[in-house]
Amino acid sequence: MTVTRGLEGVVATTSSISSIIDDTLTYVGYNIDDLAVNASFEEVIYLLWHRKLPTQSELEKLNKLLAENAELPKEVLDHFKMYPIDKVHPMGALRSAVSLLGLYDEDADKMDAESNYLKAVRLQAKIPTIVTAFARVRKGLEPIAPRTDLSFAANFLYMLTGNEPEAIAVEAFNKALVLHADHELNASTFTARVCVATLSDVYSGVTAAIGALKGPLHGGANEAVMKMLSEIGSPDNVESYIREKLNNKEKIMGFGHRVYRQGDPRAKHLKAMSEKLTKLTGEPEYYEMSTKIEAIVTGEKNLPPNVDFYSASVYHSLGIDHDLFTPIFAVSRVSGWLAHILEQYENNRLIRPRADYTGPGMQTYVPVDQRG
Ligand SMILES: CC(=O)SCCNC(=O)CCNC(=O)[C@H](O)C(C)(C)COP(=O)(O)OP(=O)(O)OC[C@H]1O[C@@H](n2cnc3c(N)ncnc32)[C@H](O)[C@@H]1OP(=O)(O)O
Ligand SMILES: O=C([O-])CC(=O)C(=O)O
Repeated sequence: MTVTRGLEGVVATTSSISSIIDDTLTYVGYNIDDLAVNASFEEVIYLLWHRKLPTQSELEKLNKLLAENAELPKEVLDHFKMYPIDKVHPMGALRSAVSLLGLYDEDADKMDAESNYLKAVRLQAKIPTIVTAFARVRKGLEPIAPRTDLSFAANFLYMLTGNEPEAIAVEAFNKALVLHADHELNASTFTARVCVATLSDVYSGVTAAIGALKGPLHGGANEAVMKMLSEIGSPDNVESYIREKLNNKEKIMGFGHRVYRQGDPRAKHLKAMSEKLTKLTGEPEYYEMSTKIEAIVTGEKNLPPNVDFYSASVYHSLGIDHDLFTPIFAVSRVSGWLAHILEQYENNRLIRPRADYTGPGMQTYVPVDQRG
């Protein structure tokens, strides 16, 4: 057996949702650079789920469905008050809440295409409400009900703070959502597909995917980048901090990628936003630290920043709690997970690779009282 560690380079499925070819990322054939500048996140959701951009009326219909489905069952909100809320990571809370949500959806185990589409709408609509409600409840604040007259990006920021966000914050947040929406067969999307390929339900697939996104080698890296920036504290400390980490063969969070070789095309958009927002908030040092880190890591290791690197200082500038960065990734990426889950159901086959066994040879069972 030939083992491909980490399945590097293994092509495990066909997909018509997104592609990474020669370091260019497209959603259904649209270059991410084009979408980042021009598209609303709602249009991207439609694009990923329908493989075409919506007409005005199709978009309005989706917006209405999302708005109508954004409220949470009372049981899910009450649940937040039941666990040790100050000790729980919001990704753990999100994972549990999504699983719980499935218990209150009568269609959870229906497998026809229409029921699965409607479950996708419900999850896409409710996940921002879960993340923002949890963020407030843990501070002793009341959750804020979603509004039907705001865009997806604006509504998220509104539910988080209770204030209507400024246009620049909405623009930045929308762009971040667009940039994070899908990414071919990344670890969390693969997890979702493996899960539903057993013909398990949509809630199980998304719960599994949240678990995979949480890790610092994947979505959890954005929070880890912020932790690093906070530890460094000032541009003057970057050089010694990063060189020490590299000398100790530690990884620098937010750098490297399994697929991209020349660089992650999403990073430049986040970098530009980081520069603009950190200036506006009067904390340009976060951008300065970031660019200094980039210069050293790129120079020493030839590793360019990935999507998680500059998103950290962007979210920080938007005033978002650092441990909400990865849940925000999920708010966007759930659109891609759902597109892949629906695609998997359309042409399903169980995903079941092999392992090259490296344990002991054949052994004979010895009863417990005779074992030395
Ligand atoms: C949305 C996302 O998921 S984007 C990725 C987010 N994750 C991170 O930013 C975490 C930091 N980066 C990493 O850990 C890796 O680059 C990954 C997980 C993204 C990709 O991993 P892989 O393709 O498996 O590469 P692997 O971890 O084997 O690294 C290959 C070599 O580059 C080095 N390397 C890779 N990333 C980094 C890094 N961030 N800092 C320092 N060295 C690194 C490794 O130490 C290894 O060196 P070696 O061959 O001398 O042992
Ligand atoms: O594709 C990957 O391996 C990780 C990534 O960048 C993403 O999920 O956005």
